[in-house]
Amino acid sequence: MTEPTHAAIRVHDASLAHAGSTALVVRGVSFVAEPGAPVTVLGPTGAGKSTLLDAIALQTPKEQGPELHGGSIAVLGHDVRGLGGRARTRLLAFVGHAEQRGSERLEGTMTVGDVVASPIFDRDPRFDRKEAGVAVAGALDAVRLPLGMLDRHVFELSRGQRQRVSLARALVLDPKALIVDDPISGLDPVVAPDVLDGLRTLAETRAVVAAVRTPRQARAIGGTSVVLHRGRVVGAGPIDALLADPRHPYVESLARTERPAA
Ligand SMILES: Nc1ncnc2c1ncn2[C@@H]1O[C@H](COP(=O)(O)OP(=O)(O)OP(=O)(O)O)[C@@H](O)[C@H]1O
Repeated sequence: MTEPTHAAIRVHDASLAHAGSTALVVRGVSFVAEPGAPVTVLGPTGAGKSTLLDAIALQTPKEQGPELHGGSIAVLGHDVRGLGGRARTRLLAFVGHAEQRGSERLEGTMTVGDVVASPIFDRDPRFDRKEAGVAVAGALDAVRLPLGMLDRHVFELSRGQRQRVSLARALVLDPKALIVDDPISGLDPVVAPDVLDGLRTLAETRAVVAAVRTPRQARAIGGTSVVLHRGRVVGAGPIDALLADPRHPYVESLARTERPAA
């Protein structure tokens, strides 16, 4: 596979279940994310946000990822159903995935520089160190982490810093598709807007799908929102249009959280 020619993530009527289960946790979800048009996914806990994002990020049932039971998901022009092992590995080089709680799985004794560079050297152990350093610096900058952190060990970092290291690692290969699950969980409220703003900038040049917690976070990233409730879409469109005309009690509850108290 050469460079992907399609820039978009296309989800069409997708239904998903977890490995070893036939119970659908995502049903009939459709949207398109492309450069300049990110998609944020909102929904209460257990709504299916991570399940959906894991499927888009090419996780397979073998790795405890979800299974597509209906519809289709195409990432950068490749249908994920029936994607062979080698084609999947090649496509993964163009897909950045910052998993929910990915920061908790970082190796504590590694340095920030080594963690962020790891996708580069996993692909090519002989990759030029200087060039890798430039990519790592760019990724740290995108998540607003200072270069002075490069030699710090993961165990020395706060939860919010680890979260940003995890996001930087997902960015280091300059992915054409970026899947980000709960990007500011655990972040200091002073830093969070900066990270969301960084995502908005990244979304100008790549397809971004981000699961977020609040309408405010969705607004900060921009694009359109898909609201999930029990695995089904209960609202889709620009977040402010959804909140202005809620068609489901959950969307109404989101709108209420934003109204100033009387
Ligand atoms: N590995 C798994 N095996 C079976 N069921 C799972 C698995 N992971 C999640 N689920 C179930 O799938 C449903 C959707 O979970 P998911 O994690 O996608 O929701 P979410 O919207 O991301 O929630 P949260 O906001 O809490 O992260 C839930 O009912 C959850 O219990």
